[in-house]
Amino acid sequence: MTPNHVTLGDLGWSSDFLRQLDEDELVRFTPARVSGVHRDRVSILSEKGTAQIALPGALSAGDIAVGDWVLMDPETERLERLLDRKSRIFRRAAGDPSREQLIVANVDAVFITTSCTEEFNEARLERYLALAHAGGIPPVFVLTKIDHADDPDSFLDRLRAIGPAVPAVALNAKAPGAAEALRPWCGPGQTVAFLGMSGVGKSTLASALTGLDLETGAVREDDMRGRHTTTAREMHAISGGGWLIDTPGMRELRLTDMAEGIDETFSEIAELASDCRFADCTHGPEPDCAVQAAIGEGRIDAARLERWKKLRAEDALHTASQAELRRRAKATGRLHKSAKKAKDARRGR
Ligand SMILES: Nc1nc2c(ncn2[C@@H]2O[C@H](COP(=O)(O)OP(=O)(O)OP(=O)(O)O)[C@@H](O)[C@H]2O)c(=O)[nH]1
Ligand SMILES: [Zn+2]
Repeated sequence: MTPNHVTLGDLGWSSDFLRQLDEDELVRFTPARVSGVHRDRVSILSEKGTAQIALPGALSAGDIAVGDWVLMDPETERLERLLDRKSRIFRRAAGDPSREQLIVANVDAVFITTSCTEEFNEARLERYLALAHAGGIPPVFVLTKIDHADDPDSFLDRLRAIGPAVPAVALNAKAPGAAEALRPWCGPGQTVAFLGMSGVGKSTLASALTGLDLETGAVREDDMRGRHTTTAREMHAISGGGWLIDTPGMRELRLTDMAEGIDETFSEIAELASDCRFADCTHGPEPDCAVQAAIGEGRIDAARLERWKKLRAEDALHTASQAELRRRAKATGRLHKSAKKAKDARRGR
């Protein structure tokens, strides 16, 4: 990619988006990728470079995320339409838990990063996997600090136990060439993001991939990659092609924010469950439980079943409390209305 000419393909445009346009839109509008979201406008990247455009009245900042594709009218510079996403990372909105709060959109791979240290935690990693699966993003395990461990392979074994089909890369994030190990997921048009606890090496790897000092948040705008691409504050060009999304929302994402995607994360348990005698088997004391049988035969780890149960229970609780919150909000609304009515009546309105 030359500094002054970025193609739609470089930006991640694909048939997933193209097929959403009708003939008229194909002729009239230009696709652009959202690289920053502000209160009433968005920063965009397109074949023409970077720009800022106003959000139309029908869209609020919460409806759109870094990574989104939009159509814009090149004559009026108006944002015409938001295209459907192929993947996303979301959490439940704090004020209104019935709503999904979008964090980033259209990510092709998420690097679930953990280290060969005390920080390594199966339950947490399973939650990250569930979050990736819920948003339709293929996960990749990145195991850092192999230089800290006597036996990095034992950590890789533990990763394999929780995600046998998830690719895993082990590295020293500070070693030269660390970025090379992540290259298979990066190329032109690919968008990636990091998930992981503080201190596991996300910023170190992000800096290695982009050549930017992402640890301090400083963005050098005068380097070889050119001004056009590096001015995007939350979408960083990766050397050799691709984009890294690093938004404050990604960094603030807490583990309590996630659920769903659980069955995909624990697919071996979900699959066995269909062989249990009872459709609503809790995989506890029930007779003919296929999951307990698999534990007995050593095919499934009992601790993993316990973590699955815990996550499911939390998810159920969360869903229930959301319903309760909505019920209360409604009741409060009614209360306010009737209080206002009484007040208005007293005033003779
Ligand atoms: N020896 C060694 N040190 C590492 C490795 N990865 C990260 N570090 C160091 O660990 C510290 C934390 O790394 P960061 O890259 O800042 O971690 P982070 O995940 O971005 O943390 P937050 O910015 O808090 O989210 C830094 O001092 C890194 O130099 C590694 O693989 N080996
Ligand atoms: Zn069962």
